[in-house]
Amino acid sequence: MSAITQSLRESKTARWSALAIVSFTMLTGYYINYVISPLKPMLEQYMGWDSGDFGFWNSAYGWFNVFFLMLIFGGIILDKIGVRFTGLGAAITMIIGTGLQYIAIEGVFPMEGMIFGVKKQIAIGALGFGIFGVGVEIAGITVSKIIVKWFKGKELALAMGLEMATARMGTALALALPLPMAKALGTGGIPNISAPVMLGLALLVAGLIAFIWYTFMDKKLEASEGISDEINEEDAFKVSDIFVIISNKGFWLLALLCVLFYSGIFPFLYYATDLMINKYAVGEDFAGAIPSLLPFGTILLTPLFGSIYDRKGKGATIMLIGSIMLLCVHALFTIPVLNHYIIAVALIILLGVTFSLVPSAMWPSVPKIIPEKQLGTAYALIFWVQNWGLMGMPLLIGLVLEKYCITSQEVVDGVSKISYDYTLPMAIFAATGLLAIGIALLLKAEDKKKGYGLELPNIQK
Ligand SMILES: NCCCC[C@H](N)C(=O)NCC(=O)O
Repeated sequence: MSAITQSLRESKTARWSALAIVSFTMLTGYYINYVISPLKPMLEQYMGWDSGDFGFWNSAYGWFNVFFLMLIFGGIILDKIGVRFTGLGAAITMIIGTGLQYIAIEGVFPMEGMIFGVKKQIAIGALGFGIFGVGVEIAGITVSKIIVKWFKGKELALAMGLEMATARMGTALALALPLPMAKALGTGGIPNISAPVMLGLALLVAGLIAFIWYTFMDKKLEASEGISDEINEEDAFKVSDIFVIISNKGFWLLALLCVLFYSGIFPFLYYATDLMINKYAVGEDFAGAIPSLLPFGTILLTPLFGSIYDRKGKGATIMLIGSIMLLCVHALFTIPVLNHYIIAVALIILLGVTFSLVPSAMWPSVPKIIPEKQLGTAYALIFWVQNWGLMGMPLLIGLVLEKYCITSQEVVDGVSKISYDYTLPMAIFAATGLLAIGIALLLKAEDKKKGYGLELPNIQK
């Protein structure tokens, strides 16, 4: 009898399989997120881009999330309709957005001319990246909610850490692969810049198929818990819940820490390959491999720190240590004389540790502050705040590079080569670390005052 009433969550095989499937969908999204980053020098040389164009394209990631509140609508839909519908919608949105990016980079239509004062290719591609940004962010909150659904009271932080680790394999692949791939598939010395994007499109379709598979598991889970529809009336999310969430100080401290911390990492990754070439004189072919060490480091460490949080607690302290390390690493990247590539490798590895510490504690801490029925919206609101940084920072760095950091510009055989001094951009990234420390300290104090339990283990004995 008990076997019939037991939730599918209790089956280790079922819950870890569910995790593996949705994590793969996230991997495919994280690949597309960074696919053009290592291509920056090529886009400048062969497509006439400048750093402003590159910054504009990357900042488009947050346009619709931030200004049209797409993420917040996504969170409400998630809490009202459920993970299956929202996840499928998100996966399809990623494919549509990436299709547009491919059209822009491949030049499927003539790309000469301007749209609203922006080069046509940049405008179309940025529109695509903006649509993709809606999809991948909503996929992110959906997957977070799915993990809470399966792992609450169990290995929650470990599961979230493993999901992020898997997703970051996509980031690592995106940093390491596109440049050599574009070169290898090029003809007559001209690289095939759109090929890595095409690979991403294929991966996204595989990610959609994986999510369709997950929806069947989700139905089985609910059937095992006696839930016939995804959301029951009693637990249904109400729009007024948004006010409950935003009047919670702990929520705001987590959201601010999130935007500051992630503004120092994700936008940095867009420029990291270029930094390696310009500051550390690393050859183009090898330059993407160094930043790709960062996500690789997190693949082991995020689950490890997550598991420590599950068993021993200390979530607020872990976030504080990560913020301090963010400041130290970016400050060392800023110092001009520290320009040997070994230093760059060491700093990227340290940044990988930082990038494991904060996320491993941040995301499993949200359910300690916000009840489960409001979780989709709470994650969405945090991601919304974060998206201001993910949108603003690449734009700011691109403009700063363009305006203040060009050290030389030459045209050889019709191919233009621009060199940059990265001191000022790296100082800006360091500032995010400094501000993050302040917020992490406030969060620790608030946790003590309100007793959220951020310093307590997640596993309930
Ligand atoms: N490069 C993907 C950006 C996804 C951002 C997302 N809002 C997020 O923060 N996810 C958690 C993480 O640590 O990746």
